[in-house]
Amino acid sequence: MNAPRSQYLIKGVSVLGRGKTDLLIRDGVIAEGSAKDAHVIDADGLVALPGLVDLHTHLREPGREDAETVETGSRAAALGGYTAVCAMANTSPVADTAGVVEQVYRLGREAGLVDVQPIGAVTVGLAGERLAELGAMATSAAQVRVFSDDGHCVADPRLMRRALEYVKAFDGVIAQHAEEPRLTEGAQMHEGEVATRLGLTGWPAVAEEAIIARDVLLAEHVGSRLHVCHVSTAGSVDVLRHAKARGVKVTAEVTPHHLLLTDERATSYDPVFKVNPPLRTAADVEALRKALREGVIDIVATDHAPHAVEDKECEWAYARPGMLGLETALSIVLDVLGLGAGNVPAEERSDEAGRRRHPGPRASGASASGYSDDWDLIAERMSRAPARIAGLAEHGHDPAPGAPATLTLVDPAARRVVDPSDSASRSRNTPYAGMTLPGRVVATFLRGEATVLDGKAVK
Ligand SMILES: NC(=O)N[C@@H](CC(=O)O)C(=O)O
Ligand SMILES: [Zn+2]
Ligand SMILES: [Zn+2]
Repeated sequence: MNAPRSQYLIKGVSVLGRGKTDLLIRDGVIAEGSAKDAHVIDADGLVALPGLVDLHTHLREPGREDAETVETGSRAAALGGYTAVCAMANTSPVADTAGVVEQVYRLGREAGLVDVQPIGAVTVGLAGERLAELGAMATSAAQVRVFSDDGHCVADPRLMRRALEYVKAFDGVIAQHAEEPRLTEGAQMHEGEVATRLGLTGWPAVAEEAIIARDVLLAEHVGSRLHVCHVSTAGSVDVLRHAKARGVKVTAEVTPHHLLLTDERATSYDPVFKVNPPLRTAADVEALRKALREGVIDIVATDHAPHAVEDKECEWAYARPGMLGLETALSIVLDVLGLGAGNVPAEERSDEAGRRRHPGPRASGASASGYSDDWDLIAERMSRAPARIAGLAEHGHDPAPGAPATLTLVDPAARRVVDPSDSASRSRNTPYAGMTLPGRVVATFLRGEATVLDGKAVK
């Protein structure tokens, strides 16, 4: 016999920002009515969203458990409102066999805070030379559907074509880290005015755009699904818009940091702002925001990239690229979609005084995206669409009677100052330290079990 599961009555919650309702959580699903012995959660002022799904997370286990583990990363995810994360394959050993993906999958189940869906490597050891055992990973207990050499680009066009063809058999998708390596040798930051001023080697936008252009043509040629990781330039958006208009099966993600920060941050020489692809220009940020609204970019993915202190608190040139994202993603997206954000560059509002009054996302009115309001847009870009791309059938369902009780409750009126030492991650490399961000995750539920209550992880 299973132990009786907890029941929760979420009172007066606004589902996707619409109206007020009570949600009863019982037996892992959302039910109607009420129950006498349920834990009551006063959700006045809170918004319910489907549990967030991150298609791009680095959990660092196995190999760099000093930077993050499946458990600590899962906790950071739950605190950020996530109920599922896809764990990138650039671990040590690389997740290029059924054995490693099953290990990560099992560690995720043991932690029990979010569903950890392993991503398999495309090539053996991420070396870009021969295909990994994609079929064995797909049929393993982890049932891998997303494959990526993230951290590295699958630069060889013939290998990329083979990989795209191979995963068609099980409706898999290749998630590409689009970076032409010959164009980014020694690169330290975005190639542009700021890099010239600082005397740092540039990472040109075309190194990303050229690979995306090639890959959408390959995907079209073989009729396969392509996903583009961390899109960072206006030119990439143009290529994607064109490809989608042609009917190419391509999806794309943008990170919270590429929606908010620019290459000006590098003038601090603080390696916390070093990331791949690099922070770009204000014009790129604008194009990415527009593309996210319009659906040319399908999802927000964190690219949560924890790094140990010794890999970040050093000279810029020696620091590893990457930044934390799980615990701040929703706040950044709220900030970016917030009213007024279009007038005042969000990154200039880095303190309470400079920050304009924040009314939160629009609750009604037409928008360029075709979604009825901004909460619906957030649900689509941060939960439903990533769940569809990753094939996570239990995720991405709007909170309503009959749906799985896999959801998150957000207080959009809350403000918080980001303190890196507060993070549940093992690492501290958040680029938002000291910034005041809107929104706070109050509770997260995974199949009816609370993983976060009162803003604190339950285990
Ligand atoms: N984004 C990064 O700058 N770093 C990622 C790798 C990657 O996403 O390319 C990492 O694994 O640290
Ligand atoms: Zn990458
Ligand atoms: Zn990554």
